[in-house]
Amino acid sequence: MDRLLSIEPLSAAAFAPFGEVIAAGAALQRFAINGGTTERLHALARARADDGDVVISLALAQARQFPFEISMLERHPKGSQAFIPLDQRPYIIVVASAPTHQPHAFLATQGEGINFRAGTWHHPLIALQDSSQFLIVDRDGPGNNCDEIALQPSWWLTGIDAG
Ligand SMILES: NC(=O)N[C@@H](O)C(=O)O
Ligand code: NI
Repeated sequence: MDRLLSIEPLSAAAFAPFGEVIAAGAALQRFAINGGTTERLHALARARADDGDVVISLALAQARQFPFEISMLERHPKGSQAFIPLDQRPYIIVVASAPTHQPHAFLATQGEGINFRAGTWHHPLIALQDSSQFLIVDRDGPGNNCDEIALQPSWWLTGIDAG
């Protein structure tokens, strides 16, 4: 099987061209609040919703089967989209700087969330275990906010131990 994507560990630095990692280790600003009883890890990511609202939803994702074919990408031009796991289950993130460029695949295993910057080409959620729960923070509003493109030929993900 050619056109196999290697899967690298998710890191804020590697993901920076595509958006932000939502995890304590990625915090750039952290300060005490509430009389010192709480530490705020501030602005881990910025949610954007042009001409609409930022909404918070739940995703109950089923495991993808592997080898997994990356045959399309999508982007949301009018807003960002964040996925924040509500459990510690692993998932894979696939992004690309352009549909004609080889995508990057990242594996999140520590409960890290990600925020796709508006317009970032990505594959829809790739969960590795059934009933993985995520918060989704993205835009709800008028007009099209999801451009899809087919990848011909496809790329592939394999060799994942779904845990
Ligand atoms: N449509 C939706 O809520 N999710 C997709 O955009 C996705 O990236 O998984
Ligand atoms: Ni999306």
